[in-house]
Amino acid sequence: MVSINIFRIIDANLNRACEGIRVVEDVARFIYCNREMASHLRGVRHSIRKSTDHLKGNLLISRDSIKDVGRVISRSNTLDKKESIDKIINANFKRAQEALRTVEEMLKLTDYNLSKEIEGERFKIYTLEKEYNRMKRSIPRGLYGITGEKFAGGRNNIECVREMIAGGIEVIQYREKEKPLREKIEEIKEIRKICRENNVFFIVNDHIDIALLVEADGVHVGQKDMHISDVRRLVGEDMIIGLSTHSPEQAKQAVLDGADYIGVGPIFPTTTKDTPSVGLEYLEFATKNIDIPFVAIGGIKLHNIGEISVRDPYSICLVSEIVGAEDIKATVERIKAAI
Ligand SMILES: Cc1ncc(COP(=O)(O)OP(=O)(O)O)c(N)n1
Ligand SMILES: Cc1ncsc1CCOP(=O)(O)O
Ligand SMILES: [Mg+2]
Repeated sequence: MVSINIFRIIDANLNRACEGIRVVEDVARFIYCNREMASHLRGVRHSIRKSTDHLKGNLLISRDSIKDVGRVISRSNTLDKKESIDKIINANFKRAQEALRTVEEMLKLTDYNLSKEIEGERFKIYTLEKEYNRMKRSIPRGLYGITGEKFAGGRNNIECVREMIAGGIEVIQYREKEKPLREKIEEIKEIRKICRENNVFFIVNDHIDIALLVEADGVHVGQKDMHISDVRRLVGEDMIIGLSTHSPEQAKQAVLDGADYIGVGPIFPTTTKDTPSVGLEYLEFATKNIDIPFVAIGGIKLHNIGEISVRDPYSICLVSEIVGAEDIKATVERIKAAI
């Protein structure tokens, strides 16, 4: 009786684990279109089934789902209602991990080596969960705009953002060095709202606290700002962290430190920021060697954007060329057509 019930527990939890993995696998495949992640998850699912295949007979004999008291409990409560795809992913990773832990414990009574194998699969799921979070945290490709009121010919940041969005920009970063903090916060709140309404990705430069306050999609920091690992501790697992880099060494370090994307530049000389330009070689390095999204930035104009886009960066950022344009919307449209 006891041993049959042990197999019943193992059977239910193997199914639970594989179902949980299947859910995240399908989201990786059909929503994030990430074939690699889907295939790793599938690999773990198959390896669990394969290593427990010889138990099939015992598992089937023990199965008795009609008598399972859990079915009634599950049908009659709404605890598993979910509001977002992220919550579904999170719950299904946990479900798979907990189920494998139960299988592992039960197998300690009957097959210690197999229990250790299942433990290995559980650890793989923990690693994949971390990678999954990283995969989710990626900025949209395309044109990345940054505010810059001093170039905007009397227009304020909010007007500029509205125009950039009308032109079809994919990402907006709020960067403002000169205003009092209180004024910046009001502006950021408004821009956050506009970006959300228009489904445009929103990043706050420098201010981790304000990024958290307005629930921005991301925060951007520089080489001399707070270290990425500390920023991550503050912002949690969902917010994107971008880091400026100016050399291959900084780019490689940024990846190791867990940046979600990097700024690569200034490629050409610029008066918007007081940093020496690094040239196109660094952009070429990034294209060939950097696996996380990266944004080419610095001195990019309509007349030289071809030199950038042929090197195939993930995204391109122009500041003064966009906010300084007489017609911001039309300029964004022309840049998008050019890239
Ligand atoms: C996309 C992007 N890349 C680089 C920067 C520059 O950031 P940082 O080095 O922190 O300098 P400031 O912008 O704060 O002057 C950026 N903001 N965005
Ligand atoms: C913020 C920043 N970081 C590197 S270059 C730069 C400014 C780029 O501005 P512009 O597009 O006007 O040269
Ligand atoms: Mg900064």
